[in-house]
Amino acid sequence: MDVQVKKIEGSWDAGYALHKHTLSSVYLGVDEWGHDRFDNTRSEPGEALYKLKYQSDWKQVELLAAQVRETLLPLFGKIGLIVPMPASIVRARQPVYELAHALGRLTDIRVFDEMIVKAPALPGSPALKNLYTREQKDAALSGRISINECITNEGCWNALLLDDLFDTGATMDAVCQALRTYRKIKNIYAAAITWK
Ligand SMILES: O=P(O)(O)OC[C@H]1O[C@H](OP(=O)(O)OP(=O)(O)O)[C@H](O)[C@@H]1O
Repeated sequence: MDVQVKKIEGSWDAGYALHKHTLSSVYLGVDEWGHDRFDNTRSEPGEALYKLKYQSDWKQVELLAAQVRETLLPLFGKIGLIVPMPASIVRARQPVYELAHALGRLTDIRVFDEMIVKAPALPGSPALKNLYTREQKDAALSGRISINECITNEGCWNALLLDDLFDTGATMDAVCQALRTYRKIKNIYAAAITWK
């Protein structure tokens, strides 16, 4: 898979994404249902993620997890546990959780998919996907992320936060800041498949 790694900025100790999601987007006009149409050219990780997230192509999970292991993991210190970012949209299978578990299997690192608790948005408030600025997203996430202190053995570990698409960084930053309060977490690293 062709990758073009970029550092992602935030309150973590180190963070990287594999590639830009969409390389070009040409407006084609309005279709017969009144929807805007675009001709999008995606990077290879972007296309794989698109197929996974919007076409339920679950074969992409293993490919993307293997790429994260090969390309991004060597950029971090030793990882003790993997923490997938919570989704906003309810789905029977969550792509980011599946990616985290595939990466966990490849690396023999434990995945904690119940460590981050994201409280539902207040009724009537806009969905995160309909917000665009960092300020709007920070406000929408404020007070909603909490930590389920579910590590049962003693010790202190480096955590890898894993997300699919990195946009403003609000989601991973809110999670990172909440995780900093957990005494069993040492360094925090951030990995995303693509950046917007
Ligand atoms: O960097 P940010 O600006 O925080 O945006 C990135 C987040 O937005 C998307 O999730 P979203 O909450 O929209 O829902 P989904 O994962 O269920 O699609 C995406 O999957 C990331 O988690």
